[in-house]
Amino acid sequence: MSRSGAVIVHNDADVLAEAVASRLLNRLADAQAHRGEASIVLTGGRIAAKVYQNILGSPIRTVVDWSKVDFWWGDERFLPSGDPERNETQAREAFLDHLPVDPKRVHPMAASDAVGSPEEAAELYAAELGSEVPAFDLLLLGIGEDGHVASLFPGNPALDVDGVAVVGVRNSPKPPPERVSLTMSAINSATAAWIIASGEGKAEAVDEALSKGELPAGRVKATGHTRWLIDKDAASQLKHLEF
Ligand SMILES: O=C1O[C@H](COP(=O)(O)O)[C@@H](O)[C@H](O)[C@H]1O
Repeated sequence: MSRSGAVIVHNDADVLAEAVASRLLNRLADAQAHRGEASIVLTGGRIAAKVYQNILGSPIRTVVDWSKVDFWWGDERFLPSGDPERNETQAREAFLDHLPVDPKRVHPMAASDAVGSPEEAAELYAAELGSEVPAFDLLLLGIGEDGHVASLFPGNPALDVDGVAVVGVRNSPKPPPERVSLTMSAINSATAAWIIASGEGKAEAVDEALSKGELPAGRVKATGHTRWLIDKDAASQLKHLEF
């Protein structure tokens, strides 16, 4: 079996979210110790929301200087600003709005009431990232039941777009159909990528991504390390892994 990175299995979703939150805090603190600042790419989804709540509730959240963290998003649902289905809204409500972040360092993807199309939002985001995609200290990804990461879905043309950092996505099989996403090469420019998964519904995709590497999630390969942080249910179909 070939693996795209280390797999760490936690008992359940609650333990997973708490563990990811504390790893994440330490990762950002370490980056700040080296460079004075840190950057993170956020994701959306149910387990990510739990992680964000755990960050806010963590007694060690003060190890990070929140005013010196750049927050980016790996993907966004192309919906109006403030829509509860936007990944930005989820992260703001769960933790960003409650921490002393620097608003200039929070970089949401443009909403559908601000620009005319996902492609336009993608272009604007690429410009904000700059001519070279930053080597993000940490990039978080959820995984869909179909193996998608960010908004790169199996079989969708956006998955194979190269040469740009951000892509407008149409015909997403998961609503809403219009989205904006980092491309796979931009994702893989991160220093560390952590794929987080919880629940039996993700088990098949986790196994397939780790064993064949063909699904979008299996193509994630950060420059430093790629880690799978999952719970027992999500790990339940891993055939060749002993815990
Ligand atoms: O649509 C999306 O789904 C995935 C996974 O979400 P989940 O609720 O099934 O965990 C998420 O990672 C992605 O950012 C989001 O836009």
